[in-house]
Amino acid sequence: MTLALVGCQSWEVQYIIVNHVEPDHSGSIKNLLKIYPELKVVGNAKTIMMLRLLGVELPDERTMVVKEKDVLDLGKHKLTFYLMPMVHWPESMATYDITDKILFSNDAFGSFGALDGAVFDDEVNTDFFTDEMRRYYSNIVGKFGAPVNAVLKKLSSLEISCICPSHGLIWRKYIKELIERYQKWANMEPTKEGVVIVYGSMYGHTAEMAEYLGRELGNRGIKDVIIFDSSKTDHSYIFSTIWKYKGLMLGSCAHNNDVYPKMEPLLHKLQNYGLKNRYLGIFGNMMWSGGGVKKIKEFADSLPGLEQIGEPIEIKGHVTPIERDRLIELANLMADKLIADRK
Ligand SMILES: Cc1cc2nc3c(=O)[nH]c(=O)nc-3n(C[C@H](O)[C@H](O)[C@H](O)COP(=O)(O)O)c2cc1C
Repeated sequence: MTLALVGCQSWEVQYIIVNHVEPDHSGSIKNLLKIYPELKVVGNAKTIMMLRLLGVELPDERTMVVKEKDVLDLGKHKLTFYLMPMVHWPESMATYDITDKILFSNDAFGSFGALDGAVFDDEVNTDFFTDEMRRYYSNIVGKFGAPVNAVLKKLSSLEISCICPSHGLIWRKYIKELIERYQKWANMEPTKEGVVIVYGSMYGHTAEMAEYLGRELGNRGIKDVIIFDSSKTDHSYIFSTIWKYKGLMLGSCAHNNDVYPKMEPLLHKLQNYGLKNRYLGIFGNMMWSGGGVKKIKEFADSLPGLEQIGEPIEIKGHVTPIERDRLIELANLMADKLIADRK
């Protein structure tokens, strides 16, 4: 629609390249096809099929189906295409401008977060966008590490002057760092020493346990300790923070022989994404038969890429001095592991 607003004449718009059909990328195509009668939709076979599933009326004569490395010669600019299945839909692809060496990377390297006037990475403090890119990656693309690795390998031989993702900043200065970071995320490797503690608590006893763990980690010199109440923080932020750090401690009170309801979707998502390369400590609280710690332990046992630290600690009610010492011991085991990794 922007094209029409800036006064592009109908004959001036001949192609729209659809790297991805998700409605936030393709929602205007129906209208653009009406406004620009010469317009052809460029995409791979799956793109065209999926656009039709989304209700776009697309006769064959208004499509141009491309395959991997086909070249669309526009005169000065020559564009080529790289398929990137499951990053993060089956039809996803990237477009590369051979002339100016610009990679239109689609959702890869995309981030959440409003630009607030920013356009290029060298014009802003990129910390916010790095965090938002990790939140985007971990929550949306994170399950598909193997396809991301395949795409990174495929694109590694390209000379790239600029990466233009579909969401977020345009990257032209920190391209190397960006690709290195993505590589780590794709392998589910943490990027920083630290421990994320997430708990679910009704009366505050499990929360109290989390505080003891956090305090002792701090005593041992672990500078990044982030404690989340699973009822209070949007899970996308918890997920993204787990992606960043090597240490994870999960705690829950017992709730009807099960884990606390707000912890359950988080465990389910971590399991579905196959979390790995993390140290994991488990703790929780109960009053009679338990259930929360048991469920977290089952979750942990289902993920071979998690290294469980010590034995799960499940206590009844408030933290006595003896229980406090057990928590301190668990925190120390976690700190020992992290400190040993510094070498
Ligand atoms: C709705 C509800 C269900 C509960 N279910 C169990 C249970 O199945 N097994 C158990 O041992 N305790 C159960 N409890 C007790 C709590 O798990 C126990 O009081 C625990 O200390 C709460 O920890 P918190 O202070 O972190 O919330 C339940 C409590 C509530 C309110």
